[in-house]
Amino acid sequence: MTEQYYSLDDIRKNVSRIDNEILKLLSERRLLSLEVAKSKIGTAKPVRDQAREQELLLRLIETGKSQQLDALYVTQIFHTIIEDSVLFQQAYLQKLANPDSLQPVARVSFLGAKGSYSHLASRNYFSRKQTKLVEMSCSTFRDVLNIVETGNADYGVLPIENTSSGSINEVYDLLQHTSLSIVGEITQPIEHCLLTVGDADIKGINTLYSHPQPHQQCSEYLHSMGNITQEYCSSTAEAMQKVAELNLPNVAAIGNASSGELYGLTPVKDNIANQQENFTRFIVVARKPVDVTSLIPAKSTLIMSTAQKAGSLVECLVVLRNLNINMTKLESRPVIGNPWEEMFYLDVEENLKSDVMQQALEELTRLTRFIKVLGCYPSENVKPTEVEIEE
Ligand SMILES: C=C(O[C@@H]1C=C(C(=O)O)C=C[C@H]1O)C(=O)O
Repeated sequence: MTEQYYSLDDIRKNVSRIDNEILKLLSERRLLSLEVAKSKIGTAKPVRDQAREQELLLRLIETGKSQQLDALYVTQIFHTIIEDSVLFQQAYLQKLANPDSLQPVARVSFLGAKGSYSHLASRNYFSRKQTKLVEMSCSTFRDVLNIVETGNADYGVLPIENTSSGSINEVYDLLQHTSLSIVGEITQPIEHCLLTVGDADIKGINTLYSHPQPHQQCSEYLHSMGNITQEYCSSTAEAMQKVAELNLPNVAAIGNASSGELYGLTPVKDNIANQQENFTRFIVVARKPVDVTSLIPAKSTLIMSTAQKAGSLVECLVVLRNLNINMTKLESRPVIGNPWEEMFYLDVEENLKSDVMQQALEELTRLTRFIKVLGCYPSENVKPTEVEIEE
């Protein structure tokens, strides 16, 4: 038998042909998941079916093994595919439930210029919503809200909490007075790097440009760098822009590697956040609230102030416990102008229109001095179905 030699070009042509086939199949699978969503409307079945996912993953791991594909690889790929399928179905069902809400073109405001984390989160959030985006950069969180309130944008995207630095207080405080509703959320992985022009030597860096939030999230690494002059900027994007303009080897910015590329910056050190799993949860606000279909997991956000006597907050929390409503977040912020008064922010895993939530609101209204629903929105946090991987 003669051995067959292929040129690199030929081999690459074959790889590209296979990649195209993979894309075609992924697109076909996505369209089938729409058919699944339509059938679920008829039977009122929830979009997520973890028993089906478990069965499917186990079978694929077995099939993969017989083709020398290891279980972890197969699991990772199919977790991504299933997540997309669930979010795609959710987006479709939400569009049906809110026919007027998503226009073919949506104007979205966020903090910072191109490449800011808010910008990345906005793109991510709207990626499955079948709408064209007009992106509007703002230089403050207040502007992000104002521009939506005045009708000059349709949506605003704002960071609300981070796994390393905690709640973003400025955003919580602004929500106290806004007329807008929360209509969505998205959790964005935040991968901070130290970015410089060219391949600068880390030891020579003595000036750092950064927004205060990333600075806080990377405090341990920055401390280890020794004496560094800190220059604060209004956004990550502004920090990157400044460093690109200065074009000096002793100056660095904190930012995401792919955003850095937009400004011609190179990562000289990656993964510099205090916590390796660094995520920021963003909320999406609009002038009109949305209705969340009962086929998908919903979250509701409330703000309330309680009577200033012992046990007032506990009484409210007991209402939630008795109705078996899961609270995922409780935050308190001072009320400006009323010293020692607190405003509580609560996120609960419940649809606003459910019977238990309606009952909870009725009881909470009796127990509080002030209560307002900031919004009810689909939960887009698709936790992957875990399967036992045998070696
Ligand atoms: C597509 C479906 O909806 C969801 C997505 C799945 C998938 O992409 O394979 C599996 C189960 C559900 O969580 C389905 O129910 O079949």
